[in-house]
Amino acid sequence: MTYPFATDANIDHPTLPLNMSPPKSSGIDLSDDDLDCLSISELEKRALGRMDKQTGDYYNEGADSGVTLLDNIMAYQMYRIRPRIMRDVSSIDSSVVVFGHRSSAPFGIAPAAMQKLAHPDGELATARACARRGIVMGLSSFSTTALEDVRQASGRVPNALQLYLFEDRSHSRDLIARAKMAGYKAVILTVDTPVLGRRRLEIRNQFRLPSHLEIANFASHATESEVESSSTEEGNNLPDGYATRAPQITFHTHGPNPTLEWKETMKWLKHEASPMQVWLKGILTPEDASLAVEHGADGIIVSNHGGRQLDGALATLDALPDIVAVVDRRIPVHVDGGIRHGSDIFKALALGADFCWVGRPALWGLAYKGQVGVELCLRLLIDEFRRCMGLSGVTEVKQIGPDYLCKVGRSGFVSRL
Ligand SMILES: Cc1cc2nc3c(=O)[nH]c(=O)nc-3n(C[C@H](O)[C@H](O)[C@H](O)COP(=O)(O)O)c2cc1C
Ligand SMILES: CCCCC(=O)C(=O)O
Repeated sequence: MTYPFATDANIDHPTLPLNMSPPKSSGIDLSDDDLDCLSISELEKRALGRMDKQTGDYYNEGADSGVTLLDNIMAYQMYRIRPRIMRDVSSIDSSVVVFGHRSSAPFGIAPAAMQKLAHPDGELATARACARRGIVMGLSSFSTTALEDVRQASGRVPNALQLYLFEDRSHSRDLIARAKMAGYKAVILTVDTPVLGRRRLEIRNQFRLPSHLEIANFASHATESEVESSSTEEGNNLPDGYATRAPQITFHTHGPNPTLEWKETMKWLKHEASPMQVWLKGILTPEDASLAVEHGADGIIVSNHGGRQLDGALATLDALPDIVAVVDRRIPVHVDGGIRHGSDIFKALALGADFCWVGRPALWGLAYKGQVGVELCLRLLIDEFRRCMGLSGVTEVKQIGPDYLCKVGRSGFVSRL
């Protein structure tokens, strides 16, 4: 019998459903396993040893006390799977369509800023790994690689550009035009950063981008006044090797934008971005999900920014069911935050998500071994998800629903949804 999990034979054909072909004679192929790293939590440990303190702290921490960061992860532990048996799972198709592309599994890599902090190949390594595994990548506005280069590295697999809509819209207008030219399918506006969350380690470390790196999408795009103000505020006690040069478009200065509002912002963005899709990332309530539909969003991502913005905000998995109910299939609902195992993806889908995004685990893969490390991260998650499907008696993603879950109550009592 062949085994229905990710094999090297199917990764080079990311657009094909992974339905166990071509057959392998000996069942599970262990030759690809990294014996030092058989889970995402092992990947996290390996990665930490390879990042400098500033980077490790920046990647891993949450805002304030990290309550929401932890809640995102723990929310998955409050559900258990109800597996069904004797259903012939010899052929499993874990693929779904996202941005018009058949993704090999129902998750993508979430946009995360400044990936060259983790590895010199940065976003290119992530894009190449995603392309090899047929997985969609979201690119941060604050990437250390230009969006055109990432697009090229992604090959046939589409990308979405995450947007921080700056108060000075000229930068954003340029960026959107470039994304369109380069062939991005969607822009994802992050809406949970009206102000920056307070990340204590980032503050204590006086986070700076090392001088050999740049925020590539804006490298030559600072306005004169921005260059001037950057040169006056700089030159102060920076550690060796840290930048004092212009342009100063940094996530601290330009990321947060308190002026976003529904009507004008959405109208402007939909006009500028067309024909790319416009998604909103950072929705946590059914009220805002309804407004997103009303204002023409093509999709939403239920997210609390990986616990990096409002500490004390509810876990994304807990926010999901009410949002799914109110959206009622009018637009796709995605979710991110706290996904550390393929079975977490299964649980999110069972609660109604159409697709998941994974943040830190890919960064850990990148820090561990560049492209190979990101591929390892993807392979672990894909394999775990497919194994979870097989062990639950499911052969297609669309079969996954609330019948497959039960909830652990406060008393420890387990009940049907
Ligand atoms: C280091 C780091 C940088 C991030 N940068 C961005 C960003 O530039 N834009 C954005 O919308 N979200 C950003 N995020 C949030 C992720 O897109 C995603 O919402 C979050 O990481 C999901 O949680 P997880 O890390 O638990 O999977 C970042 C997250 C991390 C950890
Ligand atoms: C405005 C924040 C930009 C980077 C980011 O999203 C993060 O560090 O979480």
